[in-house]
Amino acid sequence: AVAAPAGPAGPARAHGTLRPLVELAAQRVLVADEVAAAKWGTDSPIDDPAREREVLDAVARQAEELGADPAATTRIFRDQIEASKVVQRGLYHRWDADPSQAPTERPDLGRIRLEINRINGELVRAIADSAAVREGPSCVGRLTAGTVAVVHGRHLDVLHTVALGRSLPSVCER
Ligand SMILES: C=C(O[C@@H]1C=C(C(=O)O)C=C[C@H]1O)C(=O)O
Repeated sequence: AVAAPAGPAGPARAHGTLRPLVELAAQRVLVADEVAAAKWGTDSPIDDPAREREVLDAVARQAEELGADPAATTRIFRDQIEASKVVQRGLYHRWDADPSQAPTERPDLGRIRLEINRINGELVRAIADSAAVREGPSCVGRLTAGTVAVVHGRHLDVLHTVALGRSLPSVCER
C-alpha cells in the first residue's frame, strides 16, 4: 500500500462513500425511461453516436476544469451510456411484446437531454470527489454497499438494477 497524503485529500476521503456517485448513476438509468418514450415510434435511434461524442467531450472537458482525471471520467461515462441503452432496449422489448404498455405521450428529447446534462455535471464532480476512494483498496466493497443502498432506497426494478450494474464496472478500475 502507498502512504496516503495527510489532510482532506488523503485518508479522510479514502474512507468516504461511493453512494453519491451511485445515486447519480441511478438518476441516469431512471431518466432513460423518458429517453425511450421520446424516441419510441420516431426515427430517432436508441444509439446516437453523435450525441454520445458530445457527452464524452463535455465530461472530459469538465473533468479537466476541475483538475480531475479526464480518462477515468470518460471511461466511467462510456458505461453510463451503455447502461442507458440497456434500459432503452429493455423498454422497447417490453413495449413491442405488449403494446398496451407503450407510452401514449412523447416527451421532448431536447428537454430530457438538458436534464441529462445536469446529471452529467453532478456526476463529473462526484467522480472527481471520489478519486481517493476509487483508487483505494476498499473501492469494490464501497461500490457494492452504495449500489445495494441505492437499489433499495429507490426501489429499483430488475431492469434498472441490471442497468445500474452495467453503469459501474469502471468505477474501481485503475
Ligand atoms: C440517452 C440517449 O441515448 C443513448 C445514450 C446516451 C447517453 O447515455 O448519454 C447518448 C446517446 C444515445 O446513444 C440519448 O439519445 O440522449
